[in-house]
Amino acid sequence: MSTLKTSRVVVIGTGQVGSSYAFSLINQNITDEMVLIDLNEEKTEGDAMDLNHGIPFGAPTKIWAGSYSDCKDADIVVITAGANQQPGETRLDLIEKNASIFKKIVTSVMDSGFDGIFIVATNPVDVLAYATWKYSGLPMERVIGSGTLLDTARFRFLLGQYFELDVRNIHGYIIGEHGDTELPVWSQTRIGSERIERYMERYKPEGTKEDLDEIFVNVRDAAYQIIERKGATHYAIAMGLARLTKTILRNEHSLITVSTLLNGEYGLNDLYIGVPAVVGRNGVERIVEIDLTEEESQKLHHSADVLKKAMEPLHEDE
Ligand SMILES: NC(=O)C1=CN([C@@H]2O[C@H](COP(=O)(O)OP(=O)(O)OC[C@H]3O[C@@H](n4cnc5c(N)ncnc54)[C@H](O)[C@@H]3O)[C@@H](O)[C@H]2O)C=CC1
Ligand SMILES: CC(=O)C(=O)O
Repeated sequence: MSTLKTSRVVVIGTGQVGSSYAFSLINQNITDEMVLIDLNEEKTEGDAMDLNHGIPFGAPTKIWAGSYSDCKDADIVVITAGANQQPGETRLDLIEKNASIFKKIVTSVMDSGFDGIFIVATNPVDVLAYATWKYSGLPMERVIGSGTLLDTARFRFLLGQYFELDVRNIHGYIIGEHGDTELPVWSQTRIGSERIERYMERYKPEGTKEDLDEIFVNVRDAAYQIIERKGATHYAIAMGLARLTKTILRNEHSLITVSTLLNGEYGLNDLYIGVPAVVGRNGVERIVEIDLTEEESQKLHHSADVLKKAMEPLHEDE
């Protein structure tokens, strides 16, 4: 008789993002086991109790407040620990605070004998995904940053509203830094199978380029707008992380804009940055190089330059 392997996800940092992610996982029945780790052990115990009490309304999931030794048998460790932006702060402003805690966290995970896949969501996510890859010594395929998956979701949602269309019919990507220098790939954005300009000409002739530019500004600045109103963003990223977890555990080979290590793709090297990639059971299976216009390519390179500068303190540490 064959026995199915039990899947285990460890969440490190059960603040607003981590606990919303944990809630998404149990609601979508994505993993058999879920371990919660946080500096604040009492809160983690409370979260485990609270989530466990929801199990009778959902699917059987074993949940507990654990420790780093539980990472040994984990398929995925998701890091959502660390400071979040305060109003007016950029993601890159968090680098000093969060890079210092990452070395400790990643080392503790690896000391357990962990041999799975890291997902990193803490900001600045591209820089910290790179740090996790360096500190862990794991192959790049198995260290994935959430990248621009959230920005791409925001882009598709706002375009869906603008065109009064089901968001599932909107296809387009935000790439680059998960932050102020990200960019939309308008040249490859499609509504159904139509290029966006053509669709607009036919079905929204009153629409303008300025409308589209405004949509992108609202995507890029969404975190600032939400943080100003409620102090943090956590539901949408939690659902995006759940989506990423699902494509890994179920080997769905989904194309998602994650932060991954580039080795010559898009003419860039030795940095983590958001680009479309196929993700499955072994992590990043393929980086997809979409055709960019000259202007889009320049903007991506500018974004990469900003990230490389932000990463300099990590190299001093080597
Ligand atoms: N990648 C993305 O698209 C997004 C990323 N974020 C980022 O996620 C991170 C977390 O945000 P929130 O959950 O709102 O913050 P939060 O302050 O609610 O939670 C952070 C948690 O990390 C814990 N923590 C701190 N140091 C730790 C350590 N060394 N070990 C274990 N736990 C530790 C804290 O005790 C706290 O519970 C931030 O960096 C934020 O900017 C937030 C939204 C979207
Ligand atoms: C906080 C953050 O990174 C976001 O909501 O995009």
